[in-house]
Amino acid sequence: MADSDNVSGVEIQLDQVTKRYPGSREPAVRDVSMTIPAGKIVILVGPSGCGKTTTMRMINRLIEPTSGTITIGGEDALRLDPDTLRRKIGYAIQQAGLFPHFTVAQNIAVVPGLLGWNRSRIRERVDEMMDLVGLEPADYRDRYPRQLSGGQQQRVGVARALAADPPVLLMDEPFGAVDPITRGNLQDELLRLQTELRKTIVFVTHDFDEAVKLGDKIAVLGDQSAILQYDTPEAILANPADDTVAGFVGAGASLKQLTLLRVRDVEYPDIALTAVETRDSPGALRQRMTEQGRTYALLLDERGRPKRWVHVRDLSSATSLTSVGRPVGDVVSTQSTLQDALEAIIAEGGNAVVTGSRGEYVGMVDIRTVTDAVQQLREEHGDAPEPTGSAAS
Ligand SMILES: Nc1ncnc2c1ncn2[C@@H]1O[C@H](COP(=O)(O)OP(=O)(O)OP(=O)(O)O)[C@@H](O)[C@H]1O
Repeated sequence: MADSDNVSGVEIQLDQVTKRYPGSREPAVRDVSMTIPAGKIVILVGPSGCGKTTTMRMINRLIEPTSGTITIGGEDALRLDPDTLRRKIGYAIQQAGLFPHFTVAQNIAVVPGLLGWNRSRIRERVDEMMDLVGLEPADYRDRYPRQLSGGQQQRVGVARALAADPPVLLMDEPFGAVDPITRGNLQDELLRLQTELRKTIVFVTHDFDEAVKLGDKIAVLGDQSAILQYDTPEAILANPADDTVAGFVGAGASLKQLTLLRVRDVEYPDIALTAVETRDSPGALRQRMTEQGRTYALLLDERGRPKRWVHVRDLSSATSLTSVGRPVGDVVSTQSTLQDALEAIIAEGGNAVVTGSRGEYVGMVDIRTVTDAVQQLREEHGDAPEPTGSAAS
């Protein structure tokens, strides 16, 4: 792949991995095999108690597998000294798991310290990590965890996990304990970080929406970590492998799909009849509209940005295009998700204006655009559940 050069993560392979806890009749994890590609975010998602945490902790050997093999970057993890292994794998958990009697800087410095880095290198790295996760070093370096908000503690947890620049990051419900808005922000930041860092990230959650937002791939797990489906979010949403996965995906799968597609991915035809409000005359526009059988025209400013919709009947008495019509409401850009587009389409009563990078009019989307895109995704990802009214072939 052309961009594989920037990947700092390594591939992880689980091969027939089983964990049986002492005293338990049934294994907590049974015979799991999966490949986690280098530089990708893989989400383990599934109901409480299905074995997500056990599966993940076997990768850094906080839990020793009963049988099976795990290779990390081609190395047999079970043959490495566990401490050496864990220093190569960042680990972030719910409620950050910070040492309460260590300052923020000391918490972030733990693994670099164990690796024997010198003081100035550690100090530099701590500041760099704090910048990376959006905490001003001068303000937060010497604080204790209790002097931070939940979201800030989580950021420190992520900074600590990344401090020694490990190729692999394990994250166990790292954003589970914060409010939904902070959680959304932390998710956005993780995605931003990942575009730079390209680590291999294994992320446990029981929130399917979080999985869809963050995952390059999602493993939907059932009892004993049985892999019910392992695929891209798009493919799982479009075509859940069975009823259990479908139940887990939950209602509104089509709506969730809309967050995965952007306006630039679909057709947005340039179908509006347009006029420049300061250049064209009401009479000439009215004539064009009549000739083309149009009821509405879109008025643009001199830089091509959409301003107002005008009805043909408003033009007979108008002296200038600058004073007629109703303002264009919600517009969407080519970067907007189809979910945003759908909201705009509904708010605008049928279709929405699409603008380009400079805010200029480039086309229109309507409800048909949205349904076609969802339909196409379903077709790309195998047998679609047959929608009412469309013929199966
Ligand atoms: N130390 C242990 N000793 C015995 N059984 C355990 C131990 N740790 C976990 N288990 C059991 O193993 C199973 C899997 O637990 P695990 O924590 O991996 O699930 P999980 O999917 O991460 O759950 P949750 O979403 O609730 O955190 C559960 O039935 C649990 O009770």
